[in-house]
Amino acid sequence: MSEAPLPTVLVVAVALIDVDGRVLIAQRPEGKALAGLWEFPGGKVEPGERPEQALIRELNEELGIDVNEACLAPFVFASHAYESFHLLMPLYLCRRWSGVVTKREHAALAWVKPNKLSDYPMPPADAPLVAWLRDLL
Ligand SMILES: Nc1nc2c([nH]c(=O)n2[C@H]2C[C@H](O)[C@@H](COP(=O)(O)OP(=O)(O)OP(=O)(O)O)O2)c(=O)[nH]1
Ligand SMILES: [Mg+2]
Repeated sequence: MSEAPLPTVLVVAVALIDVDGRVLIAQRPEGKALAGLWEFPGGKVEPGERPEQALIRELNEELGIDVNEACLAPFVFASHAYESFHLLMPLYLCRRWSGVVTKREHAALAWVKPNKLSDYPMPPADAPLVAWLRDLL
C-alpha cells in the first residue's frame, strides 16, 4: 500500500552568526503551528519568489534587518515529513547584515553558541541542522 501523497513545502531559513560565533534562534509565537519551539528565522517561499529573495523578505519582516543576497551562503538542508506536509528547508549562513536585529513577530530571540543549541526545544525537522552547526561552524 502506498502512502498518501503529501505536498512538499519549501521554507527558507538562516543561521545568522554574530562576531562571537553565536547563532540567532527565535521562539515561535502563540497561535502558530509549533508554538513555543525555537526556530531559525525564515519562512515559506511564495509563488514567483526565488529562495534567496524570500529569505531576504522574511528577515526584513521578522527581524527588521537588510541582507544582501551575496551574504547568504547555502549550508545544509532539512527534509522532514510532518503529518500533513513534507518540509524541504535549505538553511543558509549569514554573517553580515545591516540594521539592528529586532523582535517583530516572535515570542523571543536568543543568540546561542552552536554547542548550546540543543538546550532549546526546536521542531523535529531542525535536529540534523543543529548537529551540522555544532560540528561545522
Ligand atoms: N522558519 C522556520 N520554519 C521552520 C523551522 N523548522 C520547521 O520545522 N519549520 C517549519 C514550521 C512551519 O511549518 C514552516 C514555516 O512556516 P511559517 O508559518 O513560519 O512561515 P512564514 O514565516 O512564511 O509565516 P506565515 O506568514 O506563513 O505565518 O516551517 C525553522 O527552523 N525555521
Ligand atoms: Mg517565519
